[in-house]
Amino acid sequence: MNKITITGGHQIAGSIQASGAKNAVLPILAATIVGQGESHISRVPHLHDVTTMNELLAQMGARLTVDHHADITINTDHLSNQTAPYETVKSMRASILALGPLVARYGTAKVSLPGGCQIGARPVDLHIKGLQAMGAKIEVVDGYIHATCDRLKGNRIVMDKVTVTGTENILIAATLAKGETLIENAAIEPEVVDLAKYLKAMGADISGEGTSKIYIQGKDQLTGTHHAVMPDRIEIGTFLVAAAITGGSITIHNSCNDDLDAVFDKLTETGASVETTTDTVTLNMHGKRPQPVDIRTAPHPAFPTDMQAQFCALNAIAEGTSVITETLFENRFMHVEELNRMGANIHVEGNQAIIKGVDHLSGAPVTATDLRASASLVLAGLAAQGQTEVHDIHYIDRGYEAIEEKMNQLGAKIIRS
Ligand SMILES: CC(=O)N[C@H]1[C@@H](OP(=O)(O)OP(=O)(O)OC[C@H]2O[C@@H](n3ccc(=O)[nH]c3=O)[C@H](O)[C@@H]2O)O[C@H](CO)[C@@H](O)[C@@H]1O
Ligand SMILES: C=C(OP(=O)(O)O)C(=O)O
Repeated sequence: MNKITITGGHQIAGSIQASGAKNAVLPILAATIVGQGESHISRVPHLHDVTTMNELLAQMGARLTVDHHADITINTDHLSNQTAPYETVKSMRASILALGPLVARYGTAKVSLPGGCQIGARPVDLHIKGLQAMGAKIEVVDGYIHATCDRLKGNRIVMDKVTVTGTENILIAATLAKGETLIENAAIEPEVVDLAKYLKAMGADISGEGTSKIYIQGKDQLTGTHHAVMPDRIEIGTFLVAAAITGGSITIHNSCNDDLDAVFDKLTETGASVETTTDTVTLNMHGKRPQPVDIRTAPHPAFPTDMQAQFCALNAIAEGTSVITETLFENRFMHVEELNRMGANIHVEGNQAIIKGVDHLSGAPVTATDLRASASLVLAGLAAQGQTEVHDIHYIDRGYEAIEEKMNQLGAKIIRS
């Protein structure tokens, strides 16, 4: 079941429900480590990365149950093994999020350095520096980060770069530190805010989340609680592009529209009409071919790098030329070569992709290289003439819940084999 075949040329039409956000649920599951007693996490998306995080926590000694809605009840009171092994961190970089919570609650952590990653080098120096500034002793030995401390101490931490999981690691750790922590140049991504919401419900004292300065007054203890995970803005964006690239229409329920301004603006520029209510978004392309849109990825609220590959596919069939600039990850254009195999005319120069829109794409065998690259190939396949086979599709299950079911419900023709 590692390949999907898409018969292109079917317009997307209909409605779906957005799933919970991968990039919110992963830090939240890691953060269960700082709470005593049980936490109950609902609206958990059924994703491979969630299974991996559950396995990681279970290996450490967490008691965890997943019910038939995929909601998770978890108790991390007796973790006997504070290790995130290479095998897990290699397949899911978000395992690095165990570092801050483990050292904050258990005073010790051994977390593998993330392996060489396809989309870029992705160092974790800022995670390490932040924890060191709070008093953790950190050594990197044989590819593992070993962190120890008696109790972390609050400090002022100025992040050199805006880092999402770096901010999350420090934020979680600071909730149990002694005294105040100030994170400056913090990431303001909505998933950081959702994490803070969960931590506050556990009793943490946090203010400023969603701005570049987060203040945390450390507590002696936090208590497990209930939290419903926010919607996945990248899944929502991807399905909107699916409608746009096929000239179709879609309504997505359970949408977090305030978090999607940059994506909505670009979709509107392509010629789509985008309308919102409190928690739905409707896009209609009215059968038109997209206009080209220039894009520059940057931290929130600018255009998200996790939507870059999908817009490469959309621009590939646009009526004209566009330039996409990727500013976050140095190797995030691997989908380009595969899109070109389908007849796209895209040329990469440094961190820019110059895309000359073509009349149509043609189905071809292609290979997925990472999560959003696989999404872009599926989108291209929806619009292409003929059949597209996307190989190594397992990447897509890291971040999209039941993607072919959802797409087929909207009129796509996708088979997994
Ligand atoms: C699980 C999760 O939430 N993943 C998201 C998170 O990844 P992730 O948190 O890994 O991405 P970061 O925000 O940390 O990366 C931003 C930039 O900072 C650099 N950097 C980061 C940390 C560090 O210690 N040193 C350093 O130099 C990175 O190489 C990159 O160039 O944010 C990315 C940027 O929005 C998204 O693409 C990912 O989907
Ligand atoms: C890059 C991504 O995820 P991760 O940070 O988990 O690799 C992504 O969601 O597009």
